[in-house]
Amino acid sequence: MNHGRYDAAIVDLDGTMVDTMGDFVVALNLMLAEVLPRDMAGAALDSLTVSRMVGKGSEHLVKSVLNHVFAQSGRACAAIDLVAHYDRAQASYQQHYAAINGQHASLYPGVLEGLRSLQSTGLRLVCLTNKPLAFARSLLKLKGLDGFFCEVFGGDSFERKKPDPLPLRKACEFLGTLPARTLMIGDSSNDALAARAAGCPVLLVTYGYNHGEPVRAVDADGFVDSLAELFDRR
Ligand SMILES: O=C(O)COP(=O)(O)O
Ligand SMILES: [Mg+2]
Repeated sequence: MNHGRYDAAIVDLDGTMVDTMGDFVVALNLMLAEVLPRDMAGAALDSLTVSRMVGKGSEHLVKSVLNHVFAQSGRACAAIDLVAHYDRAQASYQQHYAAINGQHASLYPGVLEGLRSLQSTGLRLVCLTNKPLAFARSLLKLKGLDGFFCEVFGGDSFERKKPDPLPLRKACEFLGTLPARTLMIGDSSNDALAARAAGCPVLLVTYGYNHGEPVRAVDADGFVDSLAELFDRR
């Protein structure tokens, strides 16, 4: 990677810096145990199923989960059930996630080296995630990453989330950088679509959650197996 081409980098959180799949699975299963009707007790999700649903923020995640479990149960009135359960499910999920945030999550190998190398070349760093801002801030702090970022933006920071380009445009505005000189680093088509539409170059990691699809099929400017490779690719 030629750092001279960039003035700043915008870095995604879930699936790029932190493997949060354990947190998602634990919080979602606690939510299901609390809100599902008694005749559906015991319905639980595994990480493969959840990995296909993560990436578009918590509203989308909870809706997808309810859809999935009601469809699996074979109930005829799944759509009505979804509406009836959504508000309570979302509130329960938020409460359980807040209580366990970071406990079942770990940094991917190479993240610290990668962030240090970006920082040492003078790039300013912003974290931009679809995760709710409060969860993102406490997770970054817990994992010792908060010091790398001059600002953090979450899924509730702007009117629209990635893959809409608005959050990236707002991040560039905050940084005072041109999109063409602001590198997006992410793990999914959400990040790449948002970056393309905003005019930012985009690199994707190959180990994250791309809605269960092969990440190398996504239109991006490059792929890395570890953020530590950013330094090797100067
Ligand atoms: O919480 C999500 O939906 C995904 O968050 P991300 O944007 O950090 O990948
Ligand atoms: Mg991600």
